[in-house]
Amino acid sequence: MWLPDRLLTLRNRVLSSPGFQRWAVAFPLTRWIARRRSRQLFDIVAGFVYSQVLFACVQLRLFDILADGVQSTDHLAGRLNLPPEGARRLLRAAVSLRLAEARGRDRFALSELGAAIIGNPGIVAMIEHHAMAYADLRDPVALLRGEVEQRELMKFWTYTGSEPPAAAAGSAVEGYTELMADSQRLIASEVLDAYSLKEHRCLLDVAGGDGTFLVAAAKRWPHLRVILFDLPAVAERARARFEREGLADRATAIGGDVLRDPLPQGADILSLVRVLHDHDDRTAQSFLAASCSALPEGGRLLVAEPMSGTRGVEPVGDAYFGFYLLAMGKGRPRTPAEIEQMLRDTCFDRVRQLPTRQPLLTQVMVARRVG
Ligand SMILES: CC(C)=CCC/C(C)=C/CC/C(C)=C/C=C/C(C)=C/C=C/C=C(C)/C=C/C=C(C)/C=C/C=C(C)/C=C/CC(C)(C)O
Ligand SMILES: C[S@@+](CC[C@H](N)C(=O)[O-])C[C@H]1O[C@@H](n2cnc3c(N)ncnc32)[C@H](O)[C@@H]1O
Repeated sequence: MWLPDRLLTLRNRVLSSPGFQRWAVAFPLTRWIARRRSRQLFDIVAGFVYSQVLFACVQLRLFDILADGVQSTDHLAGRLNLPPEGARRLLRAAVSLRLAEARGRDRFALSELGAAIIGNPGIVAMIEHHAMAYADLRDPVALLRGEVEQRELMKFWTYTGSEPPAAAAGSAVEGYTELMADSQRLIASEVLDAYSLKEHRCLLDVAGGDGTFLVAAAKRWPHLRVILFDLPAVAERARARFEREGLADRATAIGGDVLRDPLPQGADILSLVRVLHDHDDRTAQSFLAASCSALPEGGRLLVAEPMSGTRGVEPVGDAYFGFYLLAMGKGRPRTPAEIEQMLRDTCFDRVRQLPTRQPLLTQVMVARRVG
């Protein structure tokens, strides 16, 4: 065996010995490491319970209620429609997770995390949506073996099925389109801060949902023309959105299937926001080939989505989206290097990754269409 591998095996043998673990907790110089590791492990073990505490807070609208000011348990119990003991149990759990703040005996206030949740309706929508993900992740091994056929997330993301997605009715796309619009608000500013559209004339957002990203782009760059392409029922919603926003003179929405219909021409930059990771490699490659045919030589492609292996937020791409997409039945998070290879294999060069302010929310890559 290679020396570093032998050392690793040796380290793990020592660390897994109960005798060493007892010693490390007792010895003052290693105690803090042992405590940190136990806490890390416990948080993973208990993660589901923590999430359910948060779910209860959201269902009961605790954060909105606490936004009215510091309140006693009895008062909160009435507003939450819980018996006082239930309210106290929830509030103490919320305080321990920093979702609420204790203000003296039996009085509670909004915490920093609670305030962040209030400021981002997209987070609340995701927490509520997670009920489906939990149902699907009940048996993760069966999912990994491909043995679970009926899944909530497959029903929700109607375009992942075997039917041609362009036939979807408005009611079939409403749920996911609203969820995407709510969470897109957080992402749009990240992408627009990472890449300036000042030098571009026209942005085509492929699979752009209800247009939330393009509305943000058009508002930030008043010279910019924007075109959205998505399934007909989704594009219909985007068209109505552009009209409501007073953008109909420079924003167009076109319905179709990227895999069957030609994309509109005329844009000098094309964006794929939270699109490639939804698809297996062959389909993702077809999305890229379609993007090539819509861009002129020198046009730019912007890819924005959570990516695998992002430093500091590794579990977001690899654990969360890895398993979410597994349950959804299609796609996978890819590393920037894998995406770069796919771009080079299609028609793009000068591939760059751009830093984002909140890597947890999205990564951004830009590339140039070669001749
Ligand atoms: C001045 C004072 C008082 C303090 C100073 C300290 C300070 C600077 C505090 C910071 C306060 C602050 C501004 C906090 C901000 C917090 C924010 C912005 C938090 C954001 C959190 C975002 C979260 C938790 C996002 C979660 C997103 C999820 C779960 C997304 C899921 C997406 C899915 C499932 C997408 C599916 C699409 C598909 C199918 C994969 O294509
Ligand atoms: C995860 S959502 C992302 C929406 C938006 N870009 C955002 O980030 O909020 C994926 C989008 O791809 C669209 N889509 C899926 N398959 C498609 C296809 N074959 N042709 C056109 N759009 C498609 C869906 O309708 C949906 O709006």
